[in-house]
Amino acid sequence: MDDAQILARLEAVIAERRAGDPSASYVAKLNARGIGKIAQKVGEEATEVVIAALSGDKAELVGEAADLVFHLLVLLSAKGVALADVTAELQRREGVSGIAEKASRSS
Ligand SMILES: N=c1c2ncn([C@@H]3O[C@H](COP(=O)(O)OP(=O)(O)OP(=O)(O)O)[C@@H](O)[C@H]3O)c2ncn1[C@@H]1O[C@H](COP(=O)(O)O)[C@@H](O)[C@H]1O
Repeated sequence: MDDAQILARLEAVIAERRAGDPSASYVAKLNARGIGKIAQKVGEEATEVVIAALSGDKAELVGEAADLVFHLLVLLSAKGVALADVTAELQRREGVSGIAEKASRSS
């Protein structure tokens, strides 16, 4: 399974669990606590990534990055934003920076 498939599968599991039983599912528990709590978790996990990048080893950074990506997917799902919307925006920027690169090479 490649990276895109793993993220797509996680996105689907998060969507399926969102309205589930908060006592049986962490995703359902977070959603039951509301968007403020989910956003707070994303902020905390982002801070932990920064700390791991500055003072941790690679394994710590990998773990914190996984926590951040997971919580970001929970946030996007709660706001009705698909991962495909994010990758489409990244692809659009790739096109924009490709044009900028060509322009700088020809000048
Ligand atoms: N990738 C993850 C994942 N990463 C981290 N976590 C959970 O995130 C929580 C983070 O711990 P914290 O101490 O920061 O948070 P907390 O203990 O809830 O405390 P609060 O800050 O919320 O008060 C832990 O309970 C981890 O288990 C995850 N929980 C679930 N997933 C994926 O989501 C899927 C669905 O999970 P459920 O909703 O639990 O079925 C799973 O199959 C996994 O693939």
